[in-house]
Amino acid sequence: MDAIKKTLKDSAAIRWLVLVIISMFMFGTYWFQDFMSGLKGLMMSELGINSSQFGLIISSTTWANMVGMIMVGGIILDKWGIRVAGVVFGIVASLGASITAMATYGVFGDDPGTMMKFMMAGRMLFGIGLESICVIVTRTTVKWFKGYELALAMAINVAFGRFGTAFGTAFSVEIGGGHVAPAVAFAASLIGFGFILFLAYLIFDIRLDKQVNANKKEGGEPEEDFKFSDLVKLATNKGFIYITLLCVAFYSAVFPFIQYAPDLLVNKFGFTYQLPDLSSMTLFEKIGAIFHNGPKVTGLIPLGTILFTPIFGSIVDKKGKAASLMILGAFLLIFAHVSLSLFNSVTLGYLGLVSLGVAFALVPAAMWPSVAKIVAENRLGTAYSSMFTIQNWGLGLFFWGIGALLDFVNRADLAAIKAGEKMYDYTIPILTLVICGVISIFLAFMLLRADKQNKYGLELPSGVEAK
Ligand SMILES: C[C@H](NC(=O)[C@@H](N)CCCCN)C(=O)O
Repeated sequence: MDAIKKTLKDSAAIRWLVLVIISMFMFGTYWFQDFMSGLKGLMMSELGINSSQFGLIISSTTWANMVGMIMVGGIILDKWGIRVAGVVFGIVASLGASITAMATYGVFGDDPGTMMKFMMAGRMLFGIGLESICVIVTRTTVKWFKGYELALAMAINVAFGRFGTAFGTAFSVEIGGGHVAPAVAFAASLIGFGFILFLAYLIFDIRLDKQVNANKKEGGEPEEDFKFSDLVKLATNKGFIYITLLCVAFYSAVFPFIQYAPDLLVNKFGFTYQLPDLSSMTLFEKIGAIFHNGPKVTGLIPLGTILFTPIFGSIVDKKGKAASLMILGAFLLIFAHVSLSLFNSVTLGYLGLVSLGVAFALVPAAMWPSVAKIVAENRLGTAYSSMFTIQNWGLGLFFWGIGALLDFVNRADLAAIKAGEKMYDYTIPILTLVICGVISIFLAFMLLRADKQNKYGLELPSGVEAK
């Protein structure tokens, strides 16, 4: 048998260059998914929408995914590979983002109803692209890093997405110059930029495939593909069911919260949407103004996870305890939402946000590698696609539900709120998220029990098999 020749992925420099190129796609798509949170106040005053309609706009990214578009993405990825799937979903995401941007400029009509309809249609299309791109980029990361620094590469890949969320949330008001449409157009152009970089990546992908195929002919290991029919096996796997439900409960209390957090901070704690003029302020005053700005403070949550997710990831790798850490993350989530809803202390509010940030780093760091211990490798693609699909059911409900509940519980004061005479009371909508935290703890304990029964090895370090 001939010796296996070195391929492009055996070069660390090329591997990491590829990671940066494909992660820019995550940066752009996460930005577009989350940037509207910093614009809620502006969207309400400029587009004349209420909280429930804002909720519908942000929730629309999940609608097509709720009925299985991520699974379709998974099938296309399996059947036609990274290149075809990446191009198809890159076009879908770019088209969706462009329609949303055009709608905000009034291209399809400038009455609020028409704008909203086209914004939702655009975001629905974008949402199909977003989730499938997340699966495609993750799969591409596995292709290049399997056998190398896979966990670190995955953490860095998600970190690019979190940067997108953080910067999009924190700076969209300034980027738009105090208007919605330019901020949406900028966010849409980031997706186009990420897509162009992904097209450039395809040169590396084609070369790697040629080299791998040549090695296969010379006796290298054949790759195992996962099949859609394996879905039935997943549906009967107790551990997979618990971790999927935990994923829905946990993320429903985090991603939707982040979309409303700037508005919560403005309405509950008197934070600002727009930074005052900082030029004549002392350094302390500047810091004070930034820490009193809703979008900037919210942006710190995903920013903090960029540092902490890889740290927690390496703790999980070295010490294990993934299920226990998910339980801890769920407790922190409850603390966060209780302190942000029931109390009126700004200090406790900051503590709540820090606690949420730690949970947001801890649970994903423990959850995503755990899936790989529960599910066989050739079913991982199907597993992640199914988890994202079910996750979207929860996200769709809560993205919209928080806004709708906000309007409902404040229904007597809506006119005064619109006139700027009163503020929204966020107590009940945020308390609802505590229920997600309680369900998360229950599911994390069930997962721990299933781990003991089925010996998945969730509490063991990476690479150690349960006996
Ligand atoms: C890795 C994980 N990704 C998801 O949950 C995806 N469904 C993408 C969601 C994008 C939301 N901004 C994560 O981001 O933790």
